[in-house]
Amino acid sequence: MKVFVSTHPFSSTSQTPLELLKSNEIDVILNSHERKITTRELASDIGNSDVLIAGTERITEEVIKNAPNLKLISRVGVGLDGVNFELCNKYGIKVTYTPDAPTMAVAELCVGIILDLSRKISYTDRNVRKGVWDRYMGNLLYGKTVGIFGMGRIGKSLVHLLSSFNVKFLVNDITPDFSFGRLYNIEFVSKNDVLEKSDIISINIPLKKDTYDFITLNEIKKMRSNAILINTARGGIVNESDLYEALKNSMISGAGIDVFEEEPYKGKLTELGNCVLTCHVGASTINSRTEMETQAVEEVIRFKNERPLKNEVFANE
Ligand SMILES: NC(=O)c1ccc[n+]([C@@H]2O[C@H](COP(=O)([O-])OP(=O)(O)OC[C@H]3O[C@@H](n4cnc5c(N)ncnc54)[C@H](O)[C@@H]3O)[C@@H](O)[C@H]2O)c1
Ligand SMILES: O=C(O)[C@H](O)COP(=O)(O)O
Repeated sequence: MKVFVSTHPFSSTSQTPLELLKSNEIDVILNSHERKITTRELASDIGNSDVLIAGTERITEEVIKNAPNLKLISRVGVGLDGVNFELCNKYGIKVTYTPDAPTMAVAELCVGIILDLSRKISYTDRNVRKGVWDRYMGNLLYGKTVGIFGMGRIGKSLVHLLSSFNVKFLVNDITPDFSFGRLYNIEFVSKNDVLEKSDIISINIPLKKDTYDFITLNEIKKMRSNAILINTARGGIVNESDLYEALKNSMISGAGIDVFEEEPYKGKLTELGNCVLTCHVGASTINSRTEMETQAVEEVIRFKNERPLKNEVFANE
């Protein structure tokens, strides 16, 4: 069996995933670009591989048509927006992923960004390095209202982590988990209520056709002027040029963005002091990454041995 590993980095936190593949007599071809592969490169490199171990790169018709032997896509991670399920169904390609492995890493990054923006840690750090000693007054997180779009695995972990700050939770979810909500005194509200009544808003929904441009200037106008917006979900959910206009004109207090429509991001948000930008590192902790890669590889081995997959996805729900 031939496996193409397009996700990058791979086996950088632990050799286990690569060793597991090799010890199961699987031929491994690694992404040779030493960075996130482009869709064009993926289409030309995938060749006659039977399996693709994929990151977040878009797996388009061009890729699938160039991979006549492809039978399985094993996603290192949870987001499935890059996978064209219609084509996978058409060509009989199975899809699997590692839904639980990135959860805690992303939730912890959300907390980090919230604290950073509340106390302007990155901003102040940049000032000190420039010789500016501005003893800026930040905001307590304690007692604030936190709005969450999407209370799935990551949203719930975020609630759990933030609960010790005595915050009030407003949640908007299309499939609300009321029993979890009762445990943390969560109020389930409309999209507008989250926008209008929250001091901090975290986006933890998947990118789909109906969540593209979920937050535009229209939504930002409804937010409080002291509010901060965090997107660790996917680029495209928040309209980047609208966010730029809003931050430039201080319509909201700040934003923390880990994910961008085009990555690596080189856009105008980099010009602004009131946002914290990270380079899609939500899941990038040693433990999570090792777990994600190991689980993705274990699925490949199950597939090779004709055993049932643990996390097969049947449609982009
Ligand atoms: N930054 C990173 O590195 C990183 C890492 C992992 C995951 N992610 C992103 O985070 C997303 C969420 O991950 P998860 O494991 O929590 O997923 P999940 O499926 O467990 O939770 C998503 C939640 O969003 C809700 N939802 C879907 N559409 C909605 C809408 N239109 N309005 C309100 N709620 C909606 C769902 O009902 C669900 O409860 C992933 O899809 C992925 O794109 C990013
Ligand atoms: O969907 C995910 O799990 C994350 O966005 C991980 O992305 P990565 O595979 O590029 O680290």
